[in-house]
Amino acid sequence: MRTVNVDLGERSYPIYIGSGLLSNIGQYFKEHGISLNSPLMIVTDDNIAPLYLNLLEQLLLEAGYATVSKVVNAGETAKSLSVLEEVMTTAIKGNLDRNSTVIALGGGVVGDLAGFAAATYMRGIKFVQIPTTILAHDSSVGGKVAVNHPLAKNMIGAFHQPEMVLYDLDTLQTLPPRDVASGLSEMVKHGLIRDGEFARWCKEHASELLALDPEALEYGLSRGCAIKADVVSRDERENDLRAILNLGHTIGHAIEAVAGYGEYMHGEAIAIGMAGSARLAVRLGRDANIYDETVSMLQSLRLPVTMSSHLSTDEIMEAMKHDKKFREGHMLFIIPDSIGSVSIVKDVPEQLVRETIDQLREGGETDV
Ligand SMILES: NC(=O)c1ccc[n+]([C@@H]2O[C@H](COP(=O)([O-])OP(=O)(O)OC[C@H]3O[C@@H](n4cnc5c(N)ncnc54)[C@H](O)[C@@H]3O)[C@@H](O)[C@H]2O)c1
Ligand SMILES: O=C(O)C(=O)C[C@@H](O)[C@H](O)[C@H](O)COP(=O)(O)O
Ligand SMILES: [Zn+2]
Repeated sequence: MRTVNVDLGERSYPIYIGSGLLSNIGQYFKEHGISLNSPLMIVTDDNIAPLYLNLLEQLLLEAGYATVSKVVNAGETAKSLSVLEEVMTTAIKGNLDRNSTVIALGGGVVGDLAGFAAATYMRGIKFVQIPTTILAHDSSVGGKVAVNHPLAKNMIGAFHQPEMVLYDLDTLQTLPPRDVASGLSEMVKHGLIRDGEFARWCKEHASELLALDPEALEYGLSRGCAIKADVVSRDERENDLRAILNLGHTIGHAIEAVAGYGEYMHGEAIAIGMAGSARLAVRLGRDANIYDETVSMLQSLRLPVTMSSHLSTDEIMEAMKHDKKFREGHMLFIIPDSIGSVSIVKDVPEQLVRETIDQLREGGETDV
């Protein structure tokens, strides 16, 4: 078992990463002051519920906790205001009070939704993340919680840190291959922004990672969490540095929104966005090898680097204006300087962005 700490003063918390952690959940909850006297609410989705919900409810019951559960439909569409209202209804009917805790059992969708419910229920109660996807090594850390608006991703949200992250790697063994690859996109992103050696390690160990090899996963997820925890600890509310965690997201979020949430998994859209950022880097004068190496890393992890030809450049350009990094008329892009290091660049020429998006279309130009 490995522990990574997120250092945020009185809001600091540990990320426990390892095999067999769920069976000791009662002990972890008691150590972290989760009240035995107020009901807990578990939020999960209908793929995860048949696999792990009964087990979690049973373990918590044995530890003396009363729980209510809300099972939402699997997929990005659950990150909506209407589903949030349903979650709130379960909380109210379940008599959750201000000492209650919300438990997110699932991937990034459940984590963002349940976390936002915890941030807003009675103006904020505790929550615990129990990630069950590879992607959630990113989403369960750092306290960004949100639901989507049909026009833009994560538009309605808050910063609300969990009490702890309990990452039982055994749960990952049931992930479908597409979700495995999607999660590895954010893992290699952590290397691309802060640690080139780690990005290269992801490529070299792609076959073990894709095959869910426990040792490779434990190392890759711990290193990814450590990079994220370090960035978040330095800039919790994205005043500056934290924006680097958004590599590939300006284009990627716009692709997700324009495609209608669901055609692309988050990690897939971000992979296309990272290929776009690497193209932009080269067009802005960085070494041409950045694009070639980035694409080769993404492809080794079975991730897409081009988008479907039906997506319109105009609509993507419009959707990008809702990016949270767009302020006072200026768009910020996260641009690689080399593999393992990025800059936050203001005012990338719009025409360059437009041409880059055209090139990202399937059948678009292969040269940068
Ligand atoms: N808050 C953040 O910092 C942050 C960071 C990255 C991504 N995100 C968000 O996370 C979301 C994507 O997360 P995701 O990729 O985990 O998606 P997800 O939560 O939809 O999970 C992917 C799929 O895997 C299924 N699943 C989950 N765990 C499983 C398991 N153990 N076995 C079998 N099936 C399982 C789910 O039912 C779902 O169908 C996006 O909404 C994205 O915006 C947030
Ligand atoms: O934690 C962060 O900060 C990130 O940017 C991590 C991203 O991987 C994640 O997708 C996040 O939800 C994006 O946030 P947003 O502020 O761009 O909506
Ligand atoms: Zn992301």
